[in-house]
Amino acid sequence: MTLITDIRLRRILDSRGNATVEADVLTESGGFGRAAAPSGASTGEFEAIELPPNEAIANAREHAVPRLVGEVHAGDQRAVDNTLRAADGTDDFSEIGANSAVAISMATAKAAADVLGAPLYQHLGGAFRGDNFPVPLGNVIGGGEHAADATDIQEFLSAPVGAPSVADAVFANAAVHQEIHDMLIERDTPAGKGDEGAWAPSIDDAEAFEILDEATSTVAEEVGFEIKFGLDVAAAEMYDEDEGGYVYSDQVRDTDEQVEYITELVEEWDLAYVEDPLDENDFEAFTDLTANVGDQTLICGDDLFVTNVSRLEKGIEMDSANSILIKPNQIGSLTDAFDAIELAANNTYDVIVSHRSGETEDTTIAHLAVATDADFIKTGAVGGERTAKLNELIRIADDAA
Ligand SMILES: O=C(O)[C@@H](CO)OP(=O)(O)O
Ligand SMILES: [Mg+2]
Repeated sequence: MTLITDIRLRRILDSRGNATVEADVLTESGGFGRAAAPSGASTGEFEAIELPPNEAIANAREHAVPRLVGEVHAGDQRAVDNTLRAADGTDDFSEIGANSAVAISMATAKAAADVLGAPLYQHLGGAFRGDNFPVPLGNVIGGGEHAADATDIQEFLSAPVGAPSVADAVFANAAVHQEIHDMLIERDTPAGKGDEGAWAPSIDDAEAFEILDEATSTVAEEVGFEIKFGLDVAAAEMYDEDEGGYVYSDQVRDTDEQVEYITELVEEWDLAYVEDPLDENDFEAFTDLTANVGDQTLICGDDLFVTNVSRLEKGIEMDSANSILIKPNQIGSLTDAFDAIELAANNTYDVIVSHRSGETEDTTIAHLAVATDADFIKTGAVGGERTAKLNELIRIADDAA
């Protein structure tokens, strides 16, 4: 029924105006699925390889499409993804491109769901899916690789941990985003937006903490539930061995100082979440930080783990973190992403499903987060390519109720 009969690949635009790969998958009984690959700016050194879209499309047409069409059933996701791996023949999808691979993988899942007449989250999660919904982390102030002349820390994230529903949480993050806009105007600090729609004012990190603290408190009072906040430090982008450590606008912190600094920030601001506080090669320093504050906050590996089961195994063994960011395009297929989620959940790691800074209207990650009972989803606060996922989450919650 779900035998794949056609796969079409094309270049479409992403939110930064770059080309990315979109896949259409058709099945024998008329199932149809469409998905597009996102793209990172602060990419981890150990991520699967994104090829220039033209190349990724040509190579996938040559190597992967003939092995899938008429051969594999869309309903058997593991077989589809294993076929993609076999067609590629490398460890990091550098032959057909992780962008082609993930687009085909996600489009296939959607085609299978279409055949079943089920929403994607139901197809992926099955009958025994939990009934939790992820808390959205909303990027509201940002800099780093996502905006020039703004904060050193890449993302300041609103975390509405007390929200009674997904919709309340989504609207709370948007309200924090608006509140920050008003505060910046009051302070005479005009700001454009970074790649993910977060305000990118020319302020230092200390001021961003103050603003976010005030904005989340103001909105929390209005909505009547707790809103904490967190960070994606994206520290691998700051780390420069030749400079002696983590390069901030006003100083360089060596590794011990960085561990101490983040420990202080967690305590001072009662942070709910800290992603990539240290370099992607430094599992040991992650372990030190997790020992300091892992009982008070989430220490999350993004560039550290790159959604990769082997890297996660190492982190679990070393107690390097207590949560993992899941980005399907970092590893190249839904099966790999599911395996990483399962390993994390079995080891009491929290799971955060995430967008990339370059996105499309694709909503697969909203379904993936619900299907896998993820604790959080990080997919921005505003902007069409972000609200596509947030609005889909609201619809899923409505549908599942
Ligand atoms: O670092 C991150 O977590 C992501 C998404 O916020 O950014 P990018 O897609 O640029 O890697
Ligand atoms: Mg990150």
